[in-house]
Amino acid sequence: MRVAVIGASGRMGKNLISAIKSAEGVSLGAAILKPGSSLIGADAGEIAGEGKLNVAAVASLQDCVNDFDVLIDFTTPELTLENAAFCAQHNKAIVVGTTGLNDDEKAKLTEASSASPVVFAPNMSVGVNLTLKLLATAAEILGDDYDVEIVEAHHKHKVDSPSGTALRMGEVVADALGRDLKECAVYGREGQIGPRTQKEIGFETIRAGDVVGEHSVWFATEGERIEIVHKASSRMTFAKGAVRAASWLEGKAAGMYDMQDVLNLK
Ligand SMILES: NC(=O)C1=CN([C@@H]2O[C@H](COP(=O)(O)OP(=O)(O)OC[C@H]3O[C@@H](n4cnc5c(N)ncnc54)[C@H](OP(=O)(O)O)[C@@H]3O)[C@@H](O)[C@H]2O)C=CC1
Ligand SMILES: O=C(O)C1=N[C@H](C(=O)O)C[C@H](O)C1
Repeated sequence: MRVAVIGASGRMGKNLISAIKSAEGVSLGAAILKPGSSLIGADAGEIAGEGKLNVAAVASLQDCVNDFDVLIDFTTPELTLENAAFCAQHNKAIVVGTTGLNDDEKAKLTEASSASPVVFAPNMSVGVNLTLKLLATAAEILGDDYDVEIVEAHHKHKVDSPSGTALRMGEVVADALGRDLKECAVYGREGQIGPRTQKEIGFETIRAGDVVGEHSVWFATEGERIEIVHKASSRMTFAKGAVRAASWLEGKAAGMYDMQDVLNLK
């Protein structure tokens, strides 16, 4: 599998190049940077601190259209949609890790997946995807008597809130409790808010320093509290998951998949 990475000099882009270098059965086919970047033409391996990989970074997907089979995209919602449309048009698979897409943008991504396969997941780590299963089980067993609160912490550069992972955790818990997250979610309380309603699911966001990504889901009732916690300490955990998804896509039919499909957790 020849894999292309767009946003190759970003926090995830560099980790993705490292993960591709150390994975079996995949190779780096192309690395794409923002047009105008001073790194265009530089060796992608050197951009990632991995030494030469003999792949020169380019400024657009069109410039490397014959050099890859699957694109890995951890960028911005707007760019991801452009990239997904390009992949659909050119029969390329795509792995999307970008978060912060609104409902309309998610619908457009689903539209692109009717032409070629897409893996789209807000968190590519094995640990978070297992945690989603644990959350569903906990919510089913604990039911409506336990208040659910989701706390997430990330580095100060992160631009979307709550994190995509926190929102997915909320969806999983809401589904297991027969609720609609759109109706029961409460974000960042402030002021004279009154007592908590029984069925709300609260989200709290911390942005500070270099935190890679931490999620904690509380189930609290009179007399006890359970916390299910995941802490990422390296972006390589997301990058390895994305590369695993890219390999998994080989030979897959067009359609929308997620990491639960890739990891066989459904
Ligand atoms: N699903 C998962 O497991 C994970 C998801 N994420 C998500 O991934 C996304 C990216 O995160 P992160 O790597 O931290 O962010 P960065 O800002 O570090 O990386 C984004 C990259 O995209 C590049 N970019 C922007 N516009 C273009 C363009 N037109 N062409 C090519 N490249 C472009 C940026 O370039 P420049 O710097 O020059 O602007 C930057 O290098 C976020 O949505 C984040 O939430 C993050 C970690 C894990
Ligand atoms: O922006 C990040 O860094 C991360 N974003 C993802 C999210 O929004 O859930 C996943 C991970 O926690 C890191």
